[in-house]
Amino acid sequence: MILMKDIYKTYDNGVTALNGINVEIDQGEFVYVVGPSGAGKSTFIKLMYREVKPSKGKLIINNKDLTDLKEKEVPLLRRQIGVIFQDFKLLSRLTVYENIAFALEVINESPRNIRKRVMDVLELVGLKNKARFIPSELSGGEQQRVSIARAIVNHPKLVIADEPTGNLDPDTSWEIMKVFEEINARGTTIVMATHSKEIVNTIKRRVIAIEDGRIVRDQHRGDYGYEI
Ligand SMILES: Nc1ncnc2c1ncn2[C@@H]1O[C@H](COP(=O)(O)OP(=O)(O)OP(=O)(O)O)[C@@H](O)[C@H]1O
Repeated sequence: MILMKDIYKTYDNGVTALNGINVEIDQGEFVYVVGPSGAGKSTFIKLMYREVKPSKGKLIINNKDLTDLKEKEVPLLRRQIGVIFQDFKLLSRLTVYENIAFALEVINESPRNIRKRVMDVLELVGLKNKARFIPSELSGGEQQRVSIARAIVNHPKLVIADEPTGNLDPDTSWEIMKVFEEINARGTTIVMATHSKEIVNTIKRRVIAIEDGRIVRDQHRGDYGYEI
C-alpha cells in the first residue's frame, strides 16, 4: 500500500515540483500517472524509492512510514521495489543473465537459487534464448524486457516505471505492456508514468493526472485526457 498525505517537494533551486499531494494506492492496483511535461510526474515516482525526499508530508510505501527513514535503511527499501526507466539503465559490459543475477548477488542469494530465479524471470519476459547476449546485441524492446526482468527478479510488491515505453516503437510498447499486465495479474502493484495516450486509452486502468504539482484528476479506468 502507498499513502501520500500533504506531500510537498521543493528542490534546492526553489522549484516546487509537488504542491500538496494526497493519494492512496492499494496493493495490486495498476496506476497510470499522466500530465504535461514538468508537471511533477517523475518527482512523484522518485519519492517512492527515495531518489527524492519530500520537503513536507507523510509518505508510506509498502506499509513502511518513510517520514523518518534513515540513510542506512534506503537500500532495504529499494530492494523491495522494482524500478524501470525509459533508458533501461542496463550494465553494458554484463550479459543479460549477469545484469539480472547482479540484483540477487547483492542480497547474497545462493548460486543455485540465483540460476533458477534468473531463468524463471527470463522465461516470463520471453528472453531465455538471449541470456548470454550483452545489451548492445539486443533491440530496444528486448533491453527493456531485461530491465523489467531485473526489476522483478526479487518479487517486489511494487513496481514503478517512469516512461517505460518512451524510447520504443508502438508494437514493442504493446509487448512491454503485456509483460506489465502479467506482472500485475500476479498481484504486484504497478505505478507507471506515461505520455502514451494510446496505451492509457486502450488498456484501461486507474489514471492519476498531475498538473503543476497537484493531482487534478483520479479516475478508475480513466482516459489519458490530453491531446498528445
Ligand atoms: N533535481 C531537480 N532540481 C531542480 N528542479 C527539478 C529537479 N527535478 C525536477 N525539477 C523541476 O521540477 C518540476 C517537475 O519535474 P518532473 O521531472 O517531476 O516533471 P515530469 O512531469 O516528470 O516531466 P516530464 O513529463 O517532462 O518528464 C519541473 O519544473 C522540473 O524542472
